[in-house]
This record gives sequence, structure tokens and C-alpha cells, in this order.
Amino acid sequence: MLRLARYLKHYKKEVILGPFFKLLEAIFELIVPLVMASIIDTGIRGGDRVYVLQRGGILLLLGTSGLIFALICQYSASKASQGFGTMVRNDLFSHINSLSHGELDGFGTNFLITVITNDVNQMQLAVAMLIRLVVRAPFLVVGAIIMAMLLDLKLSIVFLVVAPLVSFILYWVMKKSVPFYKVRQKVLDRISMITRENLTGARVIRAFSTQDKEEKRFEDTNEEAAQIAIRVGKLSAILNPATFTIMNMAIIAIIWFGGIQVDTGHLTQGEVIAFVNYMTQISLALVVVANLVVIFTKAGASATRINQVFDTKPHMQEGKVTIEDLEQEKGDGISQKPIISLREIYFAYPDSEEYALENITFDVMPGETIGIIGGTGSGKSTLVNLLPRLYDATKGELLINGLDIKEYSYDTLRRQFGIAPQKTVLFSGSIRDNLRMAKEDATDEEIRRAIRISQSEEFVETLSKGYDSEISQGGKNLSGGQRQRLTIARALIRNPKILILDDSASALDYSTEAKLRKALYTECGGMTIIMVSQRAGSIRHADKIIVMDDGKIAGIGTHNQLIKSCEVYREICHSQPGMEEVTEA
Ligand SMILES: Nc1ncnc2c1ncn2[C@@H]1O[C@H](COP(=O)(O)OP(=O)(O)OP(=O)(O)O)[C@@H](O)[C@H]1O
Repeated sequence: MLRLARYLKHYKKEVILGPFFKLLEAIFELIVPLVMASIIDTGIRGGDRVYVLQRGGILLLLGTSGLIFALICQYSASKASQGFGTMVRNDLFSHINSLSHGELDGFGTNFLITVITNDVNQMQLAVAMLIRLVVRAPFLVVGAIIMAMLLDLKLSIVFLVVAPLVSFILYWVMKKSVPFYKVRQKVLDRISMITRENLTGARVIRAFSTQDKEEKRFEDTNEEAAQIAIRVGKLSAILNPATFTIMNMAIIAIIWFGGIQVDTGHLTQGEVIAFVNYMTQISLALVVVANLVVIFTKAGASATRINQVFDTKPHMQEGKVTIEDLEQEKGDGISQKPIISLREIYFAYPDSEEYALENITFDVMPGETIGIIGGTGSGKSTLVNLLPRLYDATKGELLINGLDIKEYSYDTLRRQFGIAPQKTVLFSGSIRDNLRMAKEDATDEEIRRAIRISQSEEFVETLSKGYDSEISQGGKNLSGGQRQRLTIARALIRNPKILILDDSASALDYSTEAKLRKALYTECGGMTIIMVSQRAGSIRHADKIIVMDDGKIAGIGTHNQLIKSCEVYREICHSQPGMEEVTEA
């Protein structure tokens, strides 16, 4: 937790002034019982109305000043805690963005969402409490005991007995309940995961009629969280009655022994009332201390999780070669070299023992169209994900334009690609906004061109607002094929050197897909196109087809070459309708 205190450096003034003013308020609070005692002993006993009014005025002044001090403290606490939370959240967000897919896979989306929302909120609350109460509450306890000792040493023995007793009860309850808070956080993570899965997968769940099962899963986890909360609640429930029983007994003792002292003339009635006030202040302050322990325990668990994210350093190091460096190299004959070269690439996902890709070697020349085909799980997506460096190969060398991809800055490397991923991702906003995500300053002409090539024209033009039509989150108001075409348009908008279509035409009917291929061929001359597909018909005209089988290359060549030489390819073609007649080429 202390490590995150570095963010408070920017709020030094608030961190010092807040507790300082809260301390002043506490001092004033400690003076109040003394003034009350003097009102009783002098004003009321002597029937001195002026004295009572004067002292009453002092009480009012103490109260008003206390209120102003409390407001200043509250303002400082809010400013520092909100600022702290905003900075931690921003830094977490950019740190998460710097992590590779491997590290993100390791954490999981739910964990990261909980960290950036719930855990940062918890820390934010702890910072506010640190400023408002951490100094005040213990000060009130110690201050009230000292004030009581100054009034009467003998009677203050009651305080010296009571304070450790109440502290022990608090310690016992905290010790028992703190482990539950940690478990509860994990269960809350699970609730968040189930909620997310159910909301994003609502259609699938309904289609398979598994709502009851999902509801049961949610209820069970919810019940688990509730049971933990009830157990903690039962423990906490002991706290208040136990504390107040001891306190009330102490007050009885004060009144009992104080009464005797009053009779013998050692104490005044006012002083006994002051003792009772101090006892009440102590009990309230101790309950605040108990709550602080709970808040800081939760914050401690949150800080561990936040630091766990910060401590995960991106294992991929960004290179230094920039667009400008590439511009200078133009004309050095680089374009004659393969635009993509893979040399004995091996790749295993983090935490996986097996290679998802093994011994992958091939070259792609500029302007070539490459088809990648293979069964499900054969490694096609994994292979194309290595090209823009979403993951680093475990072994081997991957060159783009003759340069190791690790040499490029991420921006320079990724700007060379237009990618339409297998899973379509669109964002809330207009169609134009979604396309401009890939190129901020895309002109209307560029947008029109991308829409035309991706075969989106026919449905975009039927929309009443055309390019300004709103897409809901995830593109839910579009069909699967429409979403795919828009992601292809987004990949095309930059007019990239290398276009990767990762099974991104799978939802298109054969005729639209054929039109898309034709448009890519006629309008994107010079562009290197890598087309992943399960359909042999989609890639059969490619300059080169790479056949993947269980993470390895089973064959490379043209359709005609592979039909003759590659058993896996032949089997794929045989199994697909419409391809039987071309398998004998
Ligand atoms: N993020 C991941 N973490 C761990 N393993 C993964 C991950 N993504 C894919 N894999 C594994 O890597 C292997 C190759 O998966 P990949 O997605 O590349 O196959 P694919 O050929 O694209 O399949 P499909 O045609 O079904 O999309 C599979 O065994 C898969 O289980």
C-alpha cells in the first residue's frame, strides 16, 4: 500500500492541511466538556445567567470553528483522494495498454476491470479516511484519557481499564473478520465474471435455453458472497453491543464513584459530566478506529492487486525504428526483398506446454496474395497474430521488409498492417467514427472507397443516415456479415501495405465474398493480402497457399501444386461442397 503513496506527492498540501485542521477540530471537541462543566458548576449552580450565556457563546464558537475546520479537511480529503484515484486509474490504464496479449491473457479481463474500478475506489476511500480520521480518532482517544487524568487521576483509572478492554474486543473481531474480506473480493470477481459472460453471451444463452443453469450459477456465487458478508456481519454485530456495554458500565462506574467524590467535595457535578462526555468520545473514536481497520484491510488487499498489475512488466520491448527511418531507406531496393519472412518460428502461448506453431518458415513477396487454410485450432490465427507483434515468437526470426519486427516501434510496425480480426469488434459511435479509428483524418473519399471495396455499400446506403448511422456497442444492431464487412472497411481505410483478413469473410454469402475478392484484386493493386479462411474456394486463387495442420506447415504452393502434393489440402478440398470438381486439377 505504501508504494502507492507516491501518488500523494502531488497532494502534499492537502495531506498536511487536512489532518491538521481535523486535529484542531478534535482539540476543540476536547475543550467542549470542560466548558460544559464550568457552565454547570459556576453558571447553573450560581444562577449566573450571563455566565451561562457567555460560556454558551464559547460553545457556539467552538462548534462553528470545528465545523469550518471539518469542512476544510473534508475538501482536502476529497481533492486528494479523487486526484489520487484518477492518477492511479490513468496509470493503470496506460500500463495495461503497454502489456502484450500474453500478459493480458494471464490476468483475464474481469480481473483487470475489477482492479481499475473497485480496487482503485477502495484505495480512494482509504486515502480520504487517512486524511480525515487516521490522526483524529487515535488523538481523541489519547486526548480524552489525558483530559480525564488532568481532571481527576483516581477516577481516570476507569478509562485506563476500559480503553484496553475495548481495544482487545476490536482486535479480536478484526482478526476474525479480516480473512473474510479477502475471500469476499475473490467471490465478487467471480460475480463480475459471470455477469459479464451472461451479458455478452445473452443470445447464445437464450438460444441454448440455459438461462436456468446460468441463473443458478449466478445465485450460487451470489449466495456465497452473501454468506461471507453475513459471517462478517455477525462478527461485526458483536462489536457495537460489546463496546457500548463496557462503555455504559464505565459510565455507571464514573457516576457511582464520581458521585462519592462529589459528596466528599473532591469533584464537582460538572466535572463528573465532563468525565461522562470524555467516555462517550472515547467509545465513538474507538468504533471509528475499528472501521478504519476494516477500510485499510480492504485497501491493503486492493493495493496488492493494483501493484500486481504494475509489477507485471511487458516482456516485449519496443524497437526504435520509426516511420521516418523507413522513409529514408526507401529506394534502397528493399521492396525487392520479401515483405514478410518467417524463419523457423516456434510459438507457445504463455502457461502452455505445447507449441501452437512449430518450425514455420516462408516468405511473402510484396503484392502477393497469400491464403492460409487449415482445420480448426491448426494455428492460423496464431500465425497471423505474430505478424503485427501481438505476441512474440518463442523461437525463430520474423522479418518485415527485411527488418526484424522487434526493431520497429509498435506504431511503425502496426501502421503497415490493416487487420480484420476473426472476432469482429466495433465500437459505439457512427460508421464514420468506427472507420476513422484506423485513420483519424480519413477523407469522405477514402471512407467511400473502403466501404465500396468491403462490399458494405449495399447496406450502408440503405441506412437513413448513411455513414453517420449509429452503431451500438459491439455492433449489435448489425448482422454478422455486415459487421465483418465494416471491420474489413476499417482495415482498408489506411490503405495498408499488408492486409490481414482473419477468417473475416466467413459470414458472407459466396457471391458477396467473390465480389469482395474481386474488388480487393482490382482496387488494391500492390497491397500484400493475407487471407485466412476455412473455405478452400476463398483462397484457391491466391498466389501462394499455406496449409496449416496442428501448428505445422503441411504444404505451401498454388492450388494446383497443393492438390497434387499435399494430402491435407486435398482432404480439405474434398470435404467442401463445390470443390470436388477442382480437386482433380
Ligand atoms: N489466447 C490463447 N491462449 C492459449 N492458447 C490459445 C490461445 N489462442 C489459441 N490458443 C490455442 O492455440 C491453438 C491454435 O489456435 P488458433 O486460434 O491459432 O487456431 P485457428 O487455426 O485460427 O483455429 P480456428 O480456425 O478455429 O479459428 C489452439 O490449440 C488453441 O487452443
